[in-house]
Amino acid sequence: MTQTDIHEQSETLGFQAEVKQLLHLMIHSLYSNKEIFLRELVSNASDACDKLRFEAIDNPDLFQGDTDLRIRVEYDKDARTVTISDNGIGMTRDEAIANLGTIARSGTKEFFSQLTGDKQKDAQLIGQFGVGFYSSFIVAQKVSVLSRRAGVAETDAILWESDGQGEFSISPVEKADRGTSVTLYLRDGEDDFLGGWKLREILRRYSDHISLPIQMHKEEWDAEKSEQVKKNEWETVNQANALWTRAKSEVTDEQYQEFYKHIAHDFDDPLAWTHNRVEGRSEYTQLLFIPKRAPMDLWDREGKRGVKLYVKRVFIMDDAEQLLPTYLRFVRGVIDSADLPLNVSREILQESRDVRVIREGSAKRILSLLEDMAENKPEQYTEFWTQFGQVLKEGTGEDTNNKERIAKLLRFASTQAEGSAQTVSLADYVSRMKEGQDKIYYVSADSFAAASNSPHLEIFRKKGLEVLLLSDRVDEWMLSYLREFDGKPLVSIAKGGLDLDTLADEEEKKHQAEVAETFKPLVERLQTALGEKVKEVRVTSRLVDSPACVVVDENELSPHLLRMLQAAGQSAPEVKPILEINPEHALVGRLQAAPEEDFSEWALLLLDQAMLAEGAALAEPAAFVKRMNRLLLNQTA
Ligand SMILES: Nc1ncnc2c1ncn2[C@@H]1O[C@H](COP(=O)(O)OP(=O)(O)OP(=O)(O)O)[C@@H](O)[C@H]1O
Repeated sequence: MTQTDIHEQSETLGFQAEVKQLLHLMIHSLYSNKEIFLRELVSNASDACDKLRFEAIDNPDLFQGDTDLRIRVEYDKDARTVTISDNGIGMTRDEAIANLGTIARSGTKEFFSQLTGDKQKDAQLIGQFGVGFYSSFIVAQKVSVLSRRAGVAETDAILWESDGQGEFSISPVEKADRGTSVTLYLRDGEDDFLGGWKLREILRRYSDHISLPIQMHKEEWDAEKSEQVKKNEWETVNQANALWTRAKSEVTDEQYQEFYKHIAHDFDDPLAWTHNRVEGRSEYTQLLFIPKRAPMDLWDREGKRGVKLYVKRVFIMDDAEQLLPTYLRFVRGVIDSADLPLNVSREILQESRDVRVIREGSAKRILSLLEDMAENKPEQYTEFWTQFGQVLKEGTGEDTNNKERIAKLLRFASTQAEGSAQTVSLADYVSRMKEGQDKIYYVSADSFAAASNSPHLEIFRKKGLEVLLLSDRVDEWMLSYLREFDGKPLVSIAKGGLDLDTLADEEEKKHQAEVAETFKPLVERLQTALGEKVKEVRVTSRLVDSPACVVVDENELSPHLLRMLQAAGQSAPEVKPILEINPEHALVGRLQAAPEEDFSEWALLLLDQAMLAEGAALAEPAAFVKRMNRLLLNQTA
């Protein structure tokens, strides 16, 4: 058998296991939304035309004389089919096998692991993941795709066919013109889609924003036959101009929403959007959206970014990451520049001054949108914060020019708010500061529970001072950039000597000095007993209910950050804790009274306890348990 013979054979191949699962789910979960198949297929056709237009910038021969890109939708009542065709880029055999037989997308694993079996929840998830081509099988019992890649011979076209059950066939065929035709053989009961009126209505609803003409056969009423009759003439059924080039007043909310779904491959409406034409030194249009829900790969800083770049309405590239700072990677949308060259590459983008101007301008627009939302639609802002707050925090380090604006947008959990919800802004905090308070206090820990139960909080609770409770992974990193707000330093309550002096009255100060003096001998004994294990032992006034706690010096890394560094396999400097004891606590009294032979045991127990409360893992947990049991037995004996 020669090479050509092999190539010319029809072949049957199995879908990737994930595709089978997705198809099954889609048919069952999205049935109530079945007409979206048309939006998805038109969206793919439009993308295919964009790709051709882009490739043709370098290789105009690809057009082969046919530069009028368009999408056509036809139906055939007798054959019970609906066909969506485009004269875009088309697919080779290998491309069809890869694109229509597998799912190769970031977030696939997360998607499958999150499925629950609950129809409604899964439908949401599928929508978020992207339904695409496979949605055809919601209404079709068989789908055939006839495609010829731009630039290849008529005889090198392919026919892909499947009933969506697990396999597809692919055969070599001839096709006179370039592009792709997708034909849906409708399932029984789906005859609704076999009408010009119905299809036009769906196209206008979902696909009006598509910038290419979507054409259908003209139809006229035939009184004799008493039905609509198709004419041999095409007419355009959408507005067919790029939505972002229209004036804001001419675009309805629904149109913005459908446009968003098309470019973001999202199922849900966006949370908010901003649409502007910028003129002056740089000329560009931006239409940027904030999604409702975080995509599956939000945490992948290298993952896809959502902004599409156009130059004078010609599609240039997806995920143009230079157009937005990384901390705004959740934003989706379109930027259309009037200044960049059509043959712009990713490398050029990196150095272009125009791109820098666009990036700065876009970041400012998004921040304004968020500021407006925070001020006027607090509930919507909470929704935003829950999904994307952690990413926005990265901006404090990444975008120094806008650091203050970002700081105002931050929200935290706090001792003065309910539960773990992050609702308190730094401005709220400052407005509630006590007289004489000149710092913003926070505690950071591995989890909200650890932060809110930190022994360091005791004196703050007693004095009614608010403390922000930080437990997101990004917080420590953020804090290394965000050192103050509104002229007030952000101070960890677990670091350094507690300087609540400005808030203590004379009486309290005097009392503290006396206590320190009284406990000096005990402190010295403890220091000797603990030796190298601690940097220092001292008496504190920060504790109310706990006998002891550990702190680190002002300029040292916090224990929480150290643990994160160690977990990430990074070398971290050794930081010895400072043990602080609560002179008022009964256990400290017990310590003082302990027989000499037990003293160092008590001292170690106190230190280990304080480490545990702080969230640390003990170096010798078994020794701790043994020690505690022995002392407990001594007490009860
Ligand atoms: N009309 C078409 N012309 C050329 N290629 C197409 C066409 N339709 C689909 N494809 C190819 O098949 C791929 C898969 O399409 P599919 O709709 O499943 O996913 P998608 O468009 O990439 O993303 P989503 O699922 O979010 O819509 C596309 O990325 C594209 O490469």
